[in-house]
Amino acid sequence: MGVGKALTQKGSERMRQFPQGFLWGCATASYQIEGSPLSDGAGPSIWHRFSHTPGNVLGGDTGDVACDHYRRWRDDVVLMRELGIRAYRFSIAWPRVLPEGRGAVNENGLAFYGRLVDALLEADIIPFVTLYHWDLPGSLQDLGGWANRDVAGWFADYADVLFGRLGDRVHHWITLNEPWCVAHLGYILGQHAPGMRDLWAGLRAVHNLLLAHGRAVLAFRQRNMPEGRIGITLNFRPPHPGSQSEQDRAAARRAHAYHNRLFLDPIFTGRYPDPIVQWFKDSWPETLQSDQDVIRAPIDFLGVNYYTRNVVVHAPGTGLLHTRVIRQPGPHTAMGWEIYPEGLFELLLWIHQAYGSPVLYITENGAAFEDRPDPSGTVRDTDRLDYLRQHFVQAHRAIQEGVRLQGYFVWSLMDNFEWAHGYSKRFGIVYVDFGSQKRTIKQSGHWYCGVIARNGLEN
Ligand SMILES: OC[C@@H]1[C@@H](O)[C@H](O)[C@@H](O)c2nc(CNc3ccccc3)cn21
Repeated sequence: MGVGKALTQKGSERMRQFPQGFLWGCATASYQIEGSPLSDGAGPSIWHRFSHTPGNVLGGDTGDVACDHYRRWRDDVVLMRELGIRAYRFSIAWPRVLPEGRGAVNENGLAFYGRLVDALLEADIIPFVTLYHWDLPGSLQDLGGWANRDVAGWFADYADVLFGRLGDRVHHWITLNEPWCVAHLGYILGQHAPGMRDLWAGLRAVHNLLLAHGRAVLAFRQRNMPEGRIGITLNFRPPHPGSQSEQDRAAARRAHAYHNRLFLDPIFTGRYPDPIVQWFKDSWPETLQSDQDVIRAPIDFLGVNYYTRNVVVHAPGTGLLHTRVIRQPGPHTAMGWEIYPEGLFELLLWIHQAYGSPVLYITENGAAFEDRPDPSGTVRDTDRLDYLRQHFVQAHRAIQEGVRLQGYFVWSLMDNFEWAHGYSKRFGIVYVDFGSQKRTIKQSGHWYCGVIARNGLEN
C-alpha cells in the first residue's frame, strides 16, 4: 500500500487508515479472568497452587473469583460486541479440559469453551485461541512440568483434543503465550508459578517449551484444516545500551539474545543464539539433532507482545546476564515500565527484516495505570488512551514500511488478575469493580470503539 492511500486528509484532520480487514481486538487469559478454577471437574493448575501459597501474590490475591468470567461469559461477549472488536484472543485452561493434564477429557470444561466460541461467532467476533497461557495442570508439574521432556507429547495431545473438538469453528491458534516468561519467571527467578529457582531446570524448560510448540504445530498440520492458521506468541523487550561503551553494547547484545532471540531463532532458523549457548555453556541442556526439525515446523504467523524497551548497562556479577536495567526519565506506567512507543516500530521492523517478513499480529500491547471512577462512575483513563494511540501510530508506521501486520489485540479487555501483582494493577479498557463484578467501559474503551469503526486514527 502506498503511503498516499494510508494517510487520507479528512477536513483538517489527518487520518491514519489501517488496511481493510485489519483485525482490531482485545486479549485475556483463562486464569486471569475466569475464576471457578475447580468447577465442573476442572483440576488444579500450578497458578491455583502458587496463588494459594502464602507470600507469592500481593495481598494474598488468588484467581478463585477473578472477573467471574466462567459464569458471566455471555454478558462479557455482549460487552465485546458493544466495543465493536473484530477478534478476541483468549486462552483455554488445560486443567479444565484435561484435569490430570493427560488422559480423560472433562466434557464440562470443553463445553464451556464450545459455548464461548459459538457466542463469539454469533457476535461476528473471530476467536483467537491461546492453548497455553501459564496454567499448567498441577499433576504434570508433579512429573517435572516443563523441565520434563515428556511434556512435549503431553502438550501435543492436549492441543490435538482441541483441534479435533473446536477446529471446525476456531481457525486461529496460538500454541504458547510467552514461553520466555514460563521458563525465566517460573523456573529461574521463581516469581511466577511453579516458583522454582533452578537454572538447570529453566534452560530445559526453554527447550521443552519449543519442542512442545513444534509437536503441536505438527499435530495441527496432521489434522489438515485448510482454513486453520497456527502461530506462537513471544514477548519482546528491545534493549538499548546505556552508553556507547563496548561493555554496554555487549550487555545490550546479551540481553537482546536472551530476551528477544531465545525462542525466535530456533523457530525461524533452527539454531539457538550463539551468545546464549556460550553464556550458559555449563548448564545448557542436551538436545537431539532431530529436535530442531520439530521446533522449526513452519508457522503461519508470529504473535508479538510489546509493552516497553529496556536500557541496559554492563553490571559484572549482577543477575543472570551481568546486566542492569537503567530507569529512564520520562513517563512510565503503573508497572514501572517506560512508555516508549517507538520501540514497537523498531521491533516490528527488525522482525520483518531479520526473519523473512512473517505475518504478524500484535497479540498484546497495553498499560496499567491507577484508574478510579469519578463520582458519576466514569473512568477517564486518558493516560491509557494516549499510550494506545501512540502505539497505534507506530504500528501504522510499520505497515507503511511493508510489515505484514494483520491485527492488534489490546491487553486487556478488562481489569483482571495480574499474576504476582494480584488485582493491584489494572490493564483493562473496561473497569471491573471486583466487589460487585460490575463492568464499566473506560474512556479508552469508548475511544477504541471509534478507532475500530473508522479502522484508523484521527490526529
Ligand atoms: O503484565 C501484563 C500482561 C499479563 O497480564 C499477560 O498475562 C502476559 O502475557 C504479559 N506479558 C507481558 C510482557 N512480558 C513480561 C516480561 C517480563 C515480566 C513481566 C511481563 C505483559 N503481560
